[in-house]
Amino acid sequence: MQQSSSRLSLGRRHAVQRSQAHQTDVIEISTRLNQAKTVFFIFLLILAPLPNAFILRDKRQRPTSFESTTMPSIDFSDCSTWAVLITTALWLTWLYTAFRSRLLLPPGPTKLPLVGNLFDMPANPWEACMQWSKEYNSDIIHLNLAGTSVIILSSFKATEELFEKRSLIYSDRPTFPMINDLMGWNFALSTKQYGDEWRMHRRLFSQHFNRVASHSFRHTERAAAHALLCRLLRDPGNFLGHIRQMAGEFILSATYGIDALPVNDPYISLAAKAVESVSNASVPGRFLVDSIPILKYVPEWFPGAHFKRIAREGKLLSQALRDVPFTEAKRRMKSGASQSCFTTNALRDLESGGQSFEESTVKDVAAMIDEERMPYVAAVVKEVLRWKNVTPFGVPHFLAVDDEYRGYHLPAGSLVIGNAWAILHDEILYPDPYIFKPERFLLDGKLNPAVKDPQAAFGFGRRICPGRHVATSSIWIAIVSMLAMFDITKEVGEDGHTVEPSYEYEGGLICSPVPFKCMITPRSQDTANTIRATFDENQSHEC
Ligand code: HEM
Repeated sequence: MQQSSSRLSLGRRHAVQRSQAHQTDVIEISTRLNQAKTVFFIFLLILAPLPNAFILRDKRQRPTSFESTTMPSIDFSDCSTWAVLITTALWLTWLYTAFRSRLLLPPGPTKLPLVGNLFDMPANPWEACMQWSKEYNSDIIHLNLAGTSVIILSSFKATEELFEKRSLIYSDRPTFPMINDLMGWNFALSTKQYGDEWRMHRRLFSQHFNRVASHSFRHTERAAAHALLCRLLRDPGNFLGHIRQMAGEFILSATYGIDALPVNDPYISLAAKAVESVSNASVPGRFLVDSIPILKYVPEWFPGAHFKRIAREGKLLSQALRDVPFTEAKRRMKSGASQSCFTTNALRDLESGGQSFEESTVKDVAAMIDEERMPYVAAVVKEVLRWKNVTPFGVPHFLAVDDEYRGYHLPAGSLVIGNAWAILHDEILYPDPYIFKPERFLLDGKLNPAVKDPQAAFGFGRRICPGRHVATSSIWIAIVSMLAMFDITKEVGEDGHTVEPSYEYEGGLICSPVPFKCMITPRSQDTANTIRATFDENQSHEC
């Protein structure tokens, strides 16, 4: 134990030394660059007369006297003199810029020629990036994925300063051929730049899913939670499937006004498959075609071109996901059989000039989540969002123009990733970050305002998830219902010993737990009866 802690502190000392060395390097490099700038301009001045020495003069222009042959004069009226001057100046400027940007990039692992860090990226890049951040003692690191510049931010401070304070240049999305092919139509992933079209979509979305408006979905959330309790009662072993079904039911009903089938719902299966393919394609470095776009012209049969098949199949799925439920919602709306939902409300809004929904929803403020009355549940929700966050690498942003931050050069065209995993596992903000401990958010039985809210789970800046209010309230309702009705404990094996869950998770852009077992039993016969009665009251079929 002592040995391991001394090894740890030795490691930390090395990391600090490395970082101090890096900081010194940066200062030294900046000084050298300033000197280089001066030398560069002096060099340009001295260079001016040189071209004349190389330019052959017309015989008629040859000097006639001895003096003028020893002291060649510059003929600025000569086009070739200007051509040489301008070319040299451009060349030197390019050289200076390239030299400067290479030297002042944030620290990061050694880059190989051409491929850069492509082969350094493991299956869970957020963990590796967090480790590099620690090694270089820097919350901003730089990677190169076969020519694509990638900047990873691993602290609240850095994400706030860049994504929030400089949001104008940090809010685009990168152009990934794979994603573009799969879900280019989706405004969350669209490669269309942060502009009017994005603003229009975002405004429409926020109008219906903002903190107040999202209360109109409370009834739908409750119905989905009741169905979850009923399924847990009937078949507790399949709890992961039931939770997925609950999320699907809620989204389908809130967005399209469609009631899902209790099992094997075709819309939910379609969404699960489409999201899986997009999630896998969205991790930077997973597909070479994202760094070398010309590869998209390689035929599907070509060895190693399996990404073409993934893109083709994923595209079909994602188009079906976009069109099938939307067409059904419109059909129901036309036939007068539609329920109130995002799609029909937004369509009616468009028809009525855009005011109706906003006015009708700003009323249910009293039903806001009661964090004061149930602080422990609020703390559990925060810890659930923090502990094994669903989108550990967030969704990449794109830097529109060259920028400078803490003396580092951040090149235009870089992917900028807020490493939510690293931020939410920062041991200073959340001591013992790998332990599930809701109490960390509490002080004297109340929510402790000094503990940072795990908002990084929902992304950053102007692109922050607009569905976060509805997501948080449905998680809250599900958790409070489950805790009230069931005892949830670890699995007990045949030998009578407790089976520890693996706590592993899988996925890409979106992660979920690797299936594990646990025991879910109703707290009493009364609670079981209440679950059945509540469900039967509200549903057309029995629990
Ligand atoms: C626990 C559940 C959820 C998590 C962890 C989550 C997380 C995220 C993250 C990390 C982003 C990217 C933010 C960025 O670029 O910095 C995002 C974007 C987005 N999310 Fe969510 N989300 C959740 C639920 C939802 C729900 C329920 C909805 C819809 C009602 C939704 C709709 C969106 C949309 C439309 C965007 C794109 C915003 C844009 O690009 O401007 N999310 N989400």
